[in-house]
Amino acid sequence: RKLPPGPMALPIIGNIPQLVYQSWKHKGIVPAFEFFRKQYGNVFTLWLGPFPHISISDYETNHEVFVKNGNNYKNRLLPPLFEHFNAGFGLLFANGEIWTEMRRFTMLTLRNMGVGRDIMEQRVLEEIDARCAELNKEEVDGKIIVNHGEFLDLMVGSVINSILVGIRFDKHNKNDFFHLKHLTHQLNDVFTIFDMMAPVWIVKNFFPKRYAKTKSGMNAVSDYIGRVAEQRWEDVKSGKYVLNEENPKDFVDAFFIKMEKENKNGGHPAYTIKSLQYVLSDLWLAGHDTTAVTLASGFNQFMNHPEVMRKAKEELMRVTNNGSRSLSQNDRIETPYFNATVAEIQRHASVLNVNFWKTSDAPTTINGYQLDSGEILTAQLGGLHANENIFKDADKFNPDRFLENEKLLHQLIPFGIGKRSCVGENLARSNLYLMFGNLLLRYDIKPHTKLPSTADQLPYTSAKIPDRSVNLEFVRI
Ligand code: HEM
Repeated sequence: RKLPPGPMALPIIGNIPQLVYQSWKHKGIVPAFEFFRKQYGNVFTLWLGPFPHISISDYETNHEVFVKNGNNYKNRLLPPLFEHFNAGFGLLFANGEIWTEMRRFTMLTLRNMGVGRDIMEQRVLEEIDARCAELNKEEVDGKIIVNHGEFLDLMVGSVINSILVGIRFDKHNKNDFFHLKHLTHQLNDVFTIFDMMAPVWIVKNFFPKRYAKTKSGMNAVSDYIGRVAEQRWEDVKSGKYVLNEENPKDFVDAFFIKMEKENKNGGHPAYTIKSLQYVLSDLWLAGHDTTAVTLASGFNQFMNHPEVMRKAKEELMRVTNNGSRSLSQNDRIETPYFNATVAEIQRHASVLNVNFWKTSDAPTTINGYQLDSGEILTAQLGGLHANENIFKDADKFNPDRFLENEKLLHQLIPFGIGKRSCVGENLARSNLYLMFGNLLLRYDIKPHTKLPSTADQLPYTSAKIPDRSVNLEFVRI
């Protein structure tokens, strides 16, 4: 009775039957959350099995809890299977000292890449140029048929790989990327609420295929990218590769520079090759699909809302003198409609159907409810972005909502909020602005044969999957 309200829970299984029923009835887990929110308010409790989980679906309460009292909520409830594979390392599925140190280091390193000569923007623009040059070679009868899912996947993967280990994917190593993608996509199939909660021994003994898929997906990136890092470390030690302290060329360089400094002072458990492999893998896994899914959803929205695409394009053309130069992040201030469009794409795509859960470190009061330490709660982003009280006609794709009410932009939190918010937010924002914008500037785009759907293809999993089955037609401008 001390907990925020929610549906009546049954012993052991809690509210799982109601959640399954409402997800089935409303065609997805996010509309089911919205159903519970309407019944019980912005802060409600669902018992997922024998444990109460508190979802917060409005901005003010999330800010109060995760920002003002953020120190009490920095621990993620670690899904046992993922904790098992990551062994206390990395960013996504770790807590404690190693996570704190790695988060601080990662945020600083990515921030440094975005200031001064802005390596981040440079790499994204170079990637767009190279990818478009490749695409243009496929032109037949004045148009290029593009599988946008695959095209965007590769472009985003290449940028992340180049920021992390300085290697982009070109025609020589493209297959490495598709192999990686195949393995990591297996994780999507097993990334359900069940996998987030089930004990390791149950998955290992009763669902061995699921266990094996998760393992190979988790190991794929750390093996691939870890090999590059290991080789570079060997080269650093043998003097074949010289680190430039003033100007690290990528994330791995920055890590080695810090590791050498720490080693001189006796070493630090966060700065080892093993730790680096897990961090690289987490950055890759957390950064790739989220960005590629948002881009694919965005193009699906453009196809279904050509008037929005036209208005955005007109604005971009005006700012870049009819596309005579590339769009840069410095143009943001001059592109209010396009900014609102990207915001609406992110709201609609809201890439996590169920956000990661946190545990509280100390007793707290939320909306008058006194909670013990150890309670499980989250900023339920999917629910928040579909909250009808904040975003009227939330189902509709309508960029104008952000121009009509500027305050709405603050209530949009696709990157989460507080101590566990996204560390790749700046990189993701650069990718979205520059990729959407520069592709619109270079091509007229329309659907090939039929319209892609804008609905989530698997609404019952924890992460969103957009329709990537329909090809698009690109015509050079
Ligand atoms: C459109 C793209 C992206 C979206 C929507 C997104 C969203 C999120 C969200 C919602 C979280 C969890 C917040 C929470 O637990 O409350 C998160 C965490 C994280 N994201 Fe992103 N992300 C994106 C891109 C990226 C990129 C490009 C990277 C890295 C290169 C990245 C790396 C991470 C990592 C490592 C975490 C875990 C942070 C921690 O636990 O300390 N993300 N992201």
